[in-house]
Amino acid sequence: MTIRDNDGVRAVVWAGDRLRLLDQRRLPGVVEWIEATSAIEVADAIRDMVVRGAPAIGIAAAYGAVMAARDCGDDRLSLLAVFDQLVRARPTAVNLHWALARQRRVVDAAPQDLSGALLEEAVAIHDEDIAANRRMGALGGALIESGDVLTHCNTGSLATGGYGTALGVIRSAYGDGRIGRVYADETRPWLQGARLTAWELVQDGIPVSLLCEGAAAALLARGGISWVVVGADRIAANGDVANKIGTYGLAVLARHHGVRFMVVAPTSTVDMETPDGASIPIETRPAQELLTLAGRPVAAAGADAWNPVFDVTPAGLIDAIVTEAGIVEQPGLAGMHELMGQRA
Ligand SMILES: CSC[C@H]1O[C@H](OP(=O)(O)O)[C@H](O)[C@@H]1O
Repeated sequence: MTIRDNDGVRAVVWAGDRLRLLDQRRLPGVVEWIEATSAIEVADAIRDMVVRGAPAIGIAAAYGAVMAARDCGDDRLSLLAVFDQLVRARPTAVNLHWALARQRRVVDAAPQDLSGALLEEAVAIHDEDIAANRRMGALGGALIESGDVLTHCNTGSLATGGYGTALGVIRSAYGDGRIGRVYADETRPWLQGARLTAWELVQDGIPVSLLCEGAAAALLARGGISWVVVGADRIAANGDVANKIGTYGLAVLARHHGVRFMVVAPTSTVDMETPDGASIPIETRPAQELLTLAGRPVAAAGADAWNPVFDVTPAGLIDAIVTEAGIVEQPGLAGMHELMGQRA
């Protein structure tokens, strides 16, 4: 049973004393919820990609902090150690750091009811994310005049608090009649595009065609794609963007074929402390995730794998970064500082 509302299928639901997580490893064939009853279980769920997507894992960690406070009581050292385990669950998405920094400020304020104050902050983080996605949908959707679009990985309600980032722009533009069809990269090895994005778009009644990443060049060469629209896991101060592996190649192809390239991410994904893309930690996941498909080997026994799950797209290949605070065209150092300064 899925839980859906106007913002799409919910991936993260607070249930009073535990966090219910839609197990995204099982979608689309099996709809199954995991109940995380402690912060460590939330950290495990993030690391094991039960829940994934930069904003969604930040939101899950924010709720995990609530359970950490409940379980650690007055032991502040233990509490902060658990916070650190949540932050370290996955290295690339800055949203984990951002969400736990907000919860740390709540702890430092030493409220009478710490768990209650942390829950209030977690709910605020969740609600703000949905509002940001709706705002980005409107801002980014207006950039798309017509045609079809290509997207990568999953950036929908499953990757966020609801509605989605790049998929939120696509939802808004489609609703305004600006998009005919969405082309979705299957996004090996975890298949977020095939298993999650196609599932979300089919449920919304938005025409979607799946493609293997290797077909993206031919698709862009064929014509008809007006924008490549993707999400982000961390945007550095100079506008370089870390996103799902394969994004950088799409940006090179888009520039070669004169197709515009849009990155959509809330300001919670912008990290002004990281100067450039070379400074962003890139997560490498177990070789088995690449050597198997649905649990079955796809490579000869004995073969190893190189499995970085993110790459960095230089700001110079990006035509627009869309955030809830505004759009940075041809993003560069000045643009990002101006944008974030606006937000402060
Ligand atoms: C809306 S952020 C989604 C972002 O997260 C994905 O990575 P993962 O599925 O490994 O968490 C991918 O980079 C998406 O663009």
